[in-house]
Amino acid sequence: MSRLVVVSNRVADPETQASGGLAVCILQGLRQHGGLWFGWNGLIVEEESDIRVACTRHDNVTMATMPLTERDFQEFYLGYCNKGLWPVFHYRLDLARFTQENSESYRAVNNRFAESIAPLLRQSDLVWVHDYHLIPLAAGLRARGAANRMGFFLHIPFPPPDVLVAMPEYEWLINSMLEYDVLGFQTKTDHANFCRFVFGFMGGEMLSKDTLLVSGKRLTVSVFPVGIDVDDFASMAQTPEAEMRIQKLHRRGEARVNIIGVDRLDYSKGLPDRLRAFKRFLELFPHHHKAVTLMQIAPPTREDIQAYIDIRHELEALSGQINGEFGDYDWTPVRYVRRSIAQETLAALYRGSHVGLVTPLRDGMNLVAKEYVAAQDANDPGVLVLSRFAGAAEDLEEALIVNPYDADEVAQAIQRAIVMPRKERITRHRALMKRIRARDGRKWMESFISALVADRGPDDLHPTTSC
Ligand SMILES: O=P(O)(O)OC[C@H]1O[C@H](O[C@H]2O[C@H](CO)[C@@H](O)[C@H](O)[C@H]2O)[C@H](O)[C@@H](O)[C@@H]1O
Ligand SMILES: O=c1ccn([C@@H]2O[C@H](COP(=O)(O)OP(=O)(O)O)[C@@H](O)[C@H]2O)c(=O)[nH]1
Repeated sequence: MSRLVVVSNRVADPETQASGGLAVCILQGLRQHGGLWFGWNGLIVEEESDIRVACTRHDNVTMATMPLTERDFQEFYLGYCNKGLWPVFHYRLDLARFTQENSESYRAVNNRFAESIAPLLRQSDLVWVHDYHLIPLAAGLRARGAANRMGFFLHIPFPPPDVLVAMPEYEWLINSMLEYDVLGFQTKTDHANFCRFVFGFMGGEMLSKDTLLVSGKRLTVSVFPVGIDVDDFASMAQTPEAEMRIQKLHRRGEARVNIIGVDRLDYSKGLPDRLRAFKRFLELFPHHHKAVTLMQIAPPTREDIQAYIDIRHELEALSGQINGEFGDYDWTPVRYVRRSIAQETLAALYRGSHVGLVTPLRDGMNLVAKEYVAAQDANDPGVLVLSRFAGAAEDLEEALIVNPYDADEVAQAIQRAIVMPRKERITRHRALMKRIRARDGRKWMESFISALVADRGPDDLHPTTSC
């Protein structure tokens, strides 16, 4: 009988709200399966000697969390992970910065995670590690004698080999990935980029569709697209409270058409490009003035990093500029909300919006795109406008797929979405619902666990409640 042990840097608080797709999708999956979730509790302490692991139980999920030190936060989380790996993996070499200190911190924090998790592991535990913060964790656990089956899922894109090799230590990093038994990617593109690297730079070969042989190791490498709990989201959008929020949104009398965007304030989400496209829409289709509003929810994230400070300033200048140029005493074209909104409210806002505008420049998956579809009224659904560079676009073909760098194309897609006949909206929505149901959160978790269990079968999993 195996227990599931999930490890990620960011964990959700099971009692409160989490923004960020990783925490949202793991929490939902772990609630179904039960298990142990190990990660950072979001707190910062002065010294390493102040770090303790704390365990709490929430029904069938045990949370084991610990703080980071101020130095870890600066050098590991902000430094190596978010000034180094994040931009490289999002194809933004221009923003990537690597230093010796950050690299040492990345190794040190991964070692500390391994040191803290190793004593909690039972022999038969399945270990599932998430995301770029913890790539070398399996190596650290193996060095401490853990022989468990271990899997790694990358929530962000995997870049093409030519981009990857611009990064110092890429060989060490990829070799660390080979310590896992299963490697999971969001899309076929990410999977292909990884395979191109191991074939071209390491002489790896595929033994079968999902079995890779490289450096004498055999591992499963496959695509596991992250999904949502569709029914859960759909019902959140239809509660009496949601209905009240929708009425409120429409009753303001400012606009008849609502466009919604929901994104962490991250340069990968393409927010300035989105506003430029909206401005272009207002220029090209002046008869929509006073009738259309873009509501952009943008909770701040990684605020100490210069690239995030810059993108915020750019976004704020643009929204001010558009409102100044086009707005009037009775109309604010851009409603910009720089705070995190609870998912129950988001569900209502999605349902009350005629267009879901999801235009990242590069995104691992983008759960917001799927949530927007799930929240719609099947008899009068809104239209999803989706960047071709979001992982979600690989599947969601019935969205209006756009190039987020092309303001004219996005502007035309907004117009098409607004005037789309109801019949076409219903056909597209029905097809999209089918797709998000076929690849939902449960399927994501079960298919990854099945690959991890390999010959043991997923039924061997049993919920656990001890740390
Ligand atoms: O933990 P933070 O630094 O606050 O950032 C939040 C999370 O952002 C990223 O989320 C990704 O995962 C989603 C679910 O698979 C996916 O849809 C999205 O495209 C990704 O950007 C990051 O990968 C997580 O580690 C962060 O926790
Ligand atoms: O104010 C907000 C903004 C976002 N989210 C949630 O955060 C997740 C964002 O995931 P996505 O995959 O779209 O992007 P990420 O932030 O992980 O890159 C989604 O589940 C949103 O519902 C939220 O709860 N409140």
